Amino acid sequence: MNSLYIAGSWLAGQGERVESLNPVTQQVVWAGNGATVEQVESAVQAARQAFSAWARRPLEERISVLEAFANTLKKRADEIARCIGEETGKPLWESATEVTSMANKIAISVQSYRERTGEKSGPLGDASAVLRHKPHGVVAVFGPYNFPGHLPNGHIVPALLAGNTVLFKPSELTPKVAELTVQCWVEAGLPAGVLNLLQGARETGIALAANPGIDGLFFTGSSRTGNHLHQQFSGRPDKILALEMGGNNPLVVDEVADVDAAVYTIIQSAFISAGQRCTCARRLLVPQGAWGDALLARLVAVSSTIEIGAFDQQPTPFMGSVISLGAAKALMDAQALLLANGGVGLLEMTQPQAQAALLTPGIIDVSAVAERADEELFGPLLQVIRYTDFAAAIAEANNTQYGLAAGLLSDSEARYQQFWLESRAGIVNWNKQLTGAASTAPFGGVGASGNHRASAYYAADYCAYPVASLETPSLVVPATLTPGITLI
Ligand SMILES: NC(=O)C1=CN([C@@H]2O[C@H](COP(=O)(O)OP(=O)(O)OC[C@H]3O[C@@H](n4cnc5c(N)ncnc54)[C@H](O)[C@@H]3O)[C@@H](O)[C@H]2O)C=CC1
Ligand SMILES: O=C(O)CCC(=O)N[C@@H](CCC(=O)O)C(=O)O
Repeated sequence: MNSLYIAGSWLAGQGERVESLNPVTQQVVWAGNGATVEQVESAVQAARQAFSAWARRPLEERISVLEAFANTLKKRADEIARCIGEETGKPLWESATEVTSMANKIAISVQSYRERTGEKSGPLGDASAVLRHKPHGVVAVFGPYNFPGHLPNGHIVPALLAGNTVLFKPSELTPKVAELTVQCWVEAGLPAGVLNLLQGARETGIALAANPGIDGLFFTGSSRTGNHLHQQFSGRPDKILALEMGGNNPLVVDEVADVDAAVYTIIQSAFISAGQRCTCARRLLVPQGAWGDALLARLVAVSSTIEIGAFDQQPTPFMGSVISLGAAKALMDAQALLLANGGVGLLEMTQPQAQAALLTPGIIDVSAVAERADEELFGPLLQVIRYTDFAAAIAEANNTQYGLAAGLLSDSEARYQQFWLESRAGIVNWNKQLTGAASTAPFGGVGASGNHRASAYYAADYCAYPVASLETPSLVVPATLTPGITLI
């Protein structure tokens, strides 16, 4: 099985075995071998060799290749959506939206490149002051499993557009989506060496991150891995590191008039993608008292009717599975721990079939849990915390090391203004779900959620560095000389 794409050729990996499984049926979707340290090195060399020609290509030519890629994605959209569903368990309606986001990324990235990293010039004395941008060189892109197409694509597209060459290390849980994506780039006519695919698990990632030949690393994944990479890159200011990591996102509910609208928005925030979005609401902050009790009763009633099923089930379910049986077990264990520590199960998450990674939505009131762990539980498990007043709600919302997304459901604009000012997160929403961020906006968090290198619309910023030039076509002696210099 030729699992790697290096220097324009598909070749067999010589590293450890990688298999992806359909999380519901446990059937093997993809099998192959990962890249060894030597294969990583040969890919880095291929990317280095391809860099100069790719960076020197006129921008419009690079854009043409990107547009051809978007067309290929559109042509193969059903096949790719099906593959995303098979590998991640995401229902087809949702995988189709992921492919659409991938294709839409091209035009958005071109606009962002021109706006944020384009060229500017103006007169300065007898010269021109010119601002241009240059690509960093050879960059590594690490992807997570939850959006195996869209999120690596959000680094790869702007990186290539800026003139970098890329080493793509996808999640070992979703190798087939990565393979199809690279096939689309090949079909689009991307020159050899410009994009290289390095399948493999942690060991391949470690080898790539440690390779001295890379000029930068763009990462989307867990805070644990991101932190590790941050430490690894300490003392290396010459390398650009962009980290998009997880969150422990709060959604504060005020006493709103439309309870059903609140319930719908909470469900879209907590349970879409089976809770496997970095932007998902993890903590729901609800006022104490009768109104809050009624909201929770309605939330539990509606959540218990959510349709769950295999990615291709018809009629289509709202929620698919989590990524693996291992992830399902870890989530069930996390729920058991919350319950053992004083959590109250308002709607206990269940795993209806032992051999399928399908979980039903869980809602646990953790208000009485003495020491709540500040961790991201990446699945359909929502923790409820009851609050006394609005100030206490904001304090609790900020009671996290993370800072990706925070939201307020409230009929009061004044309360939103206060929430916006006092909450600490890269995404702050009012009466809208926390998930489904726009690619036309910057996307990134503060605290343990990122390192101030926002992605999506701002990805252009970390894909190129600014070069400021003072320029004039001929060298002349100025009319007035600086005191103390005489040209005799
Ligand atoms: N802020 C954001 O934009 C987003 C963040 N995420 C976060 O991603 C996580 C889920 O994705 P996962 O695939 O589980 O993340 P992960 O951190 O386990 O893996 C991400 C990538 O890093 C590689 N990797 C793992 N350990 C490594 C090491 N020591 N050195 C080098 N590479 C290594 C993996 O093979 C994979 O390619 C969640 O925490 C989620 O919140 C997901 C999507 C968006
Ligand atoms: O990267 C972009 O173009 C926009 C950000 C985005 O799509 N966010 C999604 C996914 C977040 C995740 O990976 O979990 C969202 O906000 O739902």
